[in-house]
Amino acid sequence: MTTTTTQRRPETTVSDRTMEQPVISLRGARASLGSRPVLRGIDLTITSGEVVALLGANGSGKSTAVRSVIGQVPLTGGEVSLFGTPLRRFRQWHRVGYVPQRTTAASGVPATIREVVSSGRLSRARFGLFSRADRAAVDRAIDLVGLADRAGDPVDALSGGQHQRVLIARALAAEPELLIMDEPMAGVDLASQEVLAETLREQVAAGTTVLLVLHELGAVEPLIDRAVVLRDGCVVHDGPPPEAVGQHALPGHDHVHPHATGEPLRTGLLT
Ligand SMILES: Nc1ncnc2c1ncn2[C@@H]1O[C@H](COP(=O)(O)OP(=O)(O)OP(=O)(O)O)[C@@H](O)[C@H]1O
Repeated sequence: MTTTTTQRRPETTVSDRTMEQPVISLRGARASLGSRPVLRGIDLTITSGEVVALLGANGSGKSTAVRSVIGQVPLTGGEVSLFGTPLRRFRQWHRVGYVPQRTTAASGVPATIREVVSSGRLSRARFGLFSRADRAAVDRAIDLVGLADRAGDPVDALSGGQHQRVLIARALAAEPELLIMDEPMAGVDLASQEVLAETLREQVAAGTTVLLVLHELGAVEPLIDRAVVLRDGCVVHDGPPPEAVGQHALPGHDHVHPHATGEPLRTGLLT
């Protein structure tokens, strides 16, 4: 795997995309968790090839928004469409890769890295049988996240950052056109962060549409076309990413890393 300096993609592609069909469309999306309204009328359109960061303070509804996009949280109002198809009729899940927030690749069932990543390819495999191309795609995904030499290792022997790499490889195994990742860098060691950033660069270069829930832009900042900031379940900013800011850089920010211990680590995120 090579590490390259990231360049922003040519501006021309942004205007080209405006003519394209939305990959994700949320219209007046409302959702509640328990009795609590969490999404309070979200409008969001993401077109092909865009790389969008979804930012906001803890509890602003970021995870709920992406989970509503993939149908894990039902809407109580409004609409969501994927690739132009209303979610209730959408069946082409091989086009979507999803990396959930802070989970583990170990499921309690003994499994190797290759087995977990292969599960992400099932949506492409005909009748559940893997062709040579399917196996090659699985190997490519494992290689992309720098775990080729560990492919036969059990996932429960991995560090947190390596787990995250496996989950990303699982999402990439189906060669999705849309990649949705919920805080992929959270709790990940620096070496894995760099691998993940490089993996993302390669996906973006290949034209994959990306929606990333992030605490802060960090290493992936150069890849981001657009930032959408949520507050209390509403979109309060949709446009250029905020300027790179450091820890404690902005007054009034209120995002706290959930994995922080003791004194909360506050990040320089727009609030
Ligand atoms: N199962 C649940 N039942 C009730 N409320 C919930 C549930 N899950 C989350 N919530 C609440 O819904 C709100 C939005 O949560 P969500 O996880 O979408 O926010 P977030 O912006 O992703 O936050 P974070 O940055 O902390 O992950 C929060 O106030 C959270 O406490």
